[in-house]
Amino acid sequence: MSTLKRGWFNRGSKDGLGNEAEGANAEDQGQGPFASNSFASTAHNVASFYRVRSVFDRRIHILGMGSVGRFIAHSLRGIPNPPPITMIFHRPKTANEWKKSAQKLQLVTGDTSEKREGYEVELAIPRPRFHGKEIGVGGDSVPRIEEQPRSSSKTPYQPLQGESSDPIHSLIVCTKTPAVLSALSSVKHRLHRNSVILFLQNGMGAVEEVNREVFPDPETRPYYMVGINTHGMYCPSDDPFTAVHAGFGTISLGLLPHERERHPAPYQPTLKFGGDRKGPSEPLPAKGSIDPDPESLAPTSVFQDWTPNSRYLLRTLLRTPVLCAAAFSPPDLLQMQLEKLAVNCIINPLTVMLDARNGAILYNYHFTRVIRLLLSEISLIFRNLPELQYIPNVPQRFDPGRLETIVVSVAHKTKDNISSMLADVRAGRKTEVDYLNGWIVKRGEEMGVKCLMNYMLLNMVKGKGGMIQMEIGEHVPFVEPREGEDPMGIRSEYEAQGETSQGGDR
Ligand SMILES: CC(C)(CO)C(=O)C(=O)O
Repeated sequence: MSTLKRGWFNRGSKDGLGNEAEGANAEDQGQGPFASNSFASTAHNVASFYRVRSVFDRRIHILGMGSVGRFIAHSLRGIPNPPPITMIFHRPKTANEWKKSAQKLQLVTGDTSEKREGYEVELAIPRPRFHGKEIGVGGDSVPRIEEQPRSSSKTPYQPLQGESSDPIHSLIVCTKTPAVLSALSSVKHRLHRNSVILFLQNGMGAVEEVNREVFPDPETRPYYMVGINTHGMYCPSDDPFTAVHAGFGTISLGLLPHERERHPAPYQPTLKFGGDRKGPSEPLPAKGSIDPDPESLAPTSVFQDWTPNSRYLLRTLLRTPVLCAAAFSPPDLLQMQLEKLAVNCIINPLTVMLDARNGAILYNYHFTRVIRLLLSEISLIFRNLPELQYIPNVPQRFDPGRLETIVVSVAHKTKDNISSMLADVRAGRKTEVDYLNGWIVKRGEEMGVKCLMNYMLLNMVKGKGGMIQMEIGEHVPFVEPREGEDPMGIRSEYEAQGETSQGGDR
């Protein structure tokens, strides 16, 4: 029995307190926090989701106060019994500006605007990275704070001036994808094994990087949630505490399986693709090969026990109407991420190359040729991903023709947008292309497939980005930092989150 219903979300809590009774009647309607294919497992999962367990701390920290961070922070303070929110700024200058301001966040939607207050702010200075490794302050020597801090005779981690060292239980990371590692490094010592981190980035591969670089040990690794945001928003350049909600979208959420808690699948499904390959270098098997690879990961159940912090964060987001959030099981969410990836792999880099709005790629025979070639590579990679091998309907869902329909429909709906990548390139910021076309190329290499079209586009975007950075550099004289300004004087990739949106500028 399928209980899959898109767009399920709570509209307020039963007791008005927003803590334990949110969305209680969803269960009566046979819907759960996760779309699922199995009635028995769904019932178990729903029951676990709604079990009464209080959280240690209701505070939600938000890292990355660009348009997405501001939008989320503003939305969360608007619900009944709102959670305490801490906005984490990465520059002392912005933190000082906030202190001197009316301390309100403003969201502009069409002709209306609303200011909200009651925010705490903190400073966390991104740890610089060089050639992919953290350098300077912090580093691997940073001890992690336990959930319930206890006094220790060991030398405690020394936060930088103005930084907090209080534990963080629920964190939403809203930076641009290339900034995730350096931003998270600035707070990693405050996250513990029961914390939950929600990642709200475009593209794929950032979470794997975080595992490798920030939380290599699964024993102490926090829980992760992933969100796909399709709201369009941007920041007015002159106001650091305002966001413009330019296009209504949704946020699809899901909990990622944690390595500490791998449950075996309740049944052994038939392997669908790529089963008889002996290693990543061996070319893809002929279509239709179904022999399971004995070395491939055993299937795991999509159902997990909820930890108090992840359940609390998810429930809080689900009862925030303006976010239009819905929750999905990990396999469903992964497939939705891939569809969004296909869209971003086409629209974003092509609009950079054309220096034009999203609609420019439509109704043009020659661009359609290019889009089809790119999508044929993307589709081939998707259909052969080992993580999708146990999921039915993958060839149909990721058929090149179907992906083209999705791309064209998004390009049409957002035809007047400046894509987030074009906005980044124009402003001389680092783009997310490594996590879009770069991810396709990387996964292709693992399968022994050369994705030449994507490889070319990846390098064209990087080339154009470098060209513009050079042009900007030639016109901007180096100056001493002003009082309160970032002493490193680096216009870092982190800054990217300051001005552009997930869904693109308008
Ligand atoms: C869908 C699209 C292309 C809308 O602009 C987007 O997500 C982006 O710009 O990053």
